[in-house]
Amino acid sequence: MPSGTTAGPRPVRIEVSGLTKTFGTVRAVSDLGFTVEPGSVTGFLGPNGAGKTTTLRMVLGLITPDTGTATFDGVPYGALREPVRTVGAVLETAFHPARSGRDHLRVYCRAAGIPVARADEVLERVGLATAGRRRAGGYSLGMRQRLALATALLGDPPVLVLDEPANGLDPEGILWLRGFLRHLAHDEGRTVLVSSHLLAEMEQTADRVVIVGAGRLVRQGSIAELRSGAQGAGTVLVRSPEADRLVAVLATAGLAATRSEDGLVTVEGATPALVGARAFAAQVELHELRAESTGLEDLYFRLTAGQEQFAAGSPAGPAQYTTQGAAR
Ligand SMILES: Nc1ncnc2c1ncn2[C@@H]1O[C@H](COP(=O)(O)OP(=O)(O)OP(=O)(O)O)[C@@H](O)[C@H]1O
Repeated sequence: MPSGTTAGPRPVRIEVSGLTKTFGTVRAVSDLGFTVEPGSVTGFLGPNGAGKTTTLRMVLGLITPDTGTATFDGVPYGALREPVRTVGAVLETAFHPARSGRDHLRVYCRAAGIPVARADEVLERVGLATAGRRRAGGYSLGMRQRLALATALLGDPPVLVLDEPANGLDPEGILWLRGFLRHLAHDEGRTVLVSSHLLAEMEQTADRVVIVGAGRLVRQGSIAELRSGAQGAGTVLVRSPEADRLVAVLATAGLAATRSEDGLVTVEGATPALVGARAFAAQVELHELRAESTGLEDLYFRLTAGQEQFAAGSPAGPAQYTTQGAAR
């Protein structure tokens, strides 16, 4: 858009440090710190009530934190020279029902000093070129989400902050959103921070995730890093030209292993390190050794459930999924 450059928006990094916010007796966000890099989609993940919306509102200068900072290349939202051209946000989708999507966008353009022709460009980008002329009051939830996204894109901002944008989208819409967010980050170099309570969705969309539970940082890193951290004892898959001997060797070590038709050996209740060590000790040749990567969802629930317990003021007990609404 109008900045006069053709190389896409300048890269902007988000840095959150020591954010804390308490509402009455509820500590919604607690000493939270993380970074969001340009050119990638960062998933902000946590169960309901984990503090995601509160954090995003602080990042966007809509709530004042008790302590801590959130900055865009070192500048807090409130001090940005051109906020609309720096950060686009989708927090909640409220539209004037009698106004068309296109008119809604044009009103925004006028308020923000953006040429009104931009409204049609962003409608096109989010797949609302035709529907944009109809009353927003008749839009489905998915269409409202698209219109909200179009609003966020009006200023062609290098940063997008989106709170649960997949809510209300049908499977086709979710697929579209996934591709669109990845395109905005990977091909256009934007910084995309997107919240969700669904790990499965983020696994498919995000390059990195920041996981929060009860307002605290639980984990941050790439999906691959998270997955490797999830690999405690579980199912291990091994290939060996001596599959039968491997099964026997593992059996003597007390490990339940089975061999399939195609020579793949499945070992339960083990880690790759343990299986590798046993095979090495018995001089069994291995061609492949890996953990079956199904533990991520479990890990997510374990991590966030533990944090919920912490928030409720009780000592860490058995993993149990509770909502923070129960915290007093
Ligand atoms: N204005 C407020 N007044 C009082 N409590 C609040 C307020 N805003 C949020 N909270 C509380 O802070 C905690 C975090 O809420 P928040 O909405 O940030 O979580 P969330 O992760 O976005 O959850 P969800 O996915 O359900 O939107 C919750 O316990 C919530 O009840």
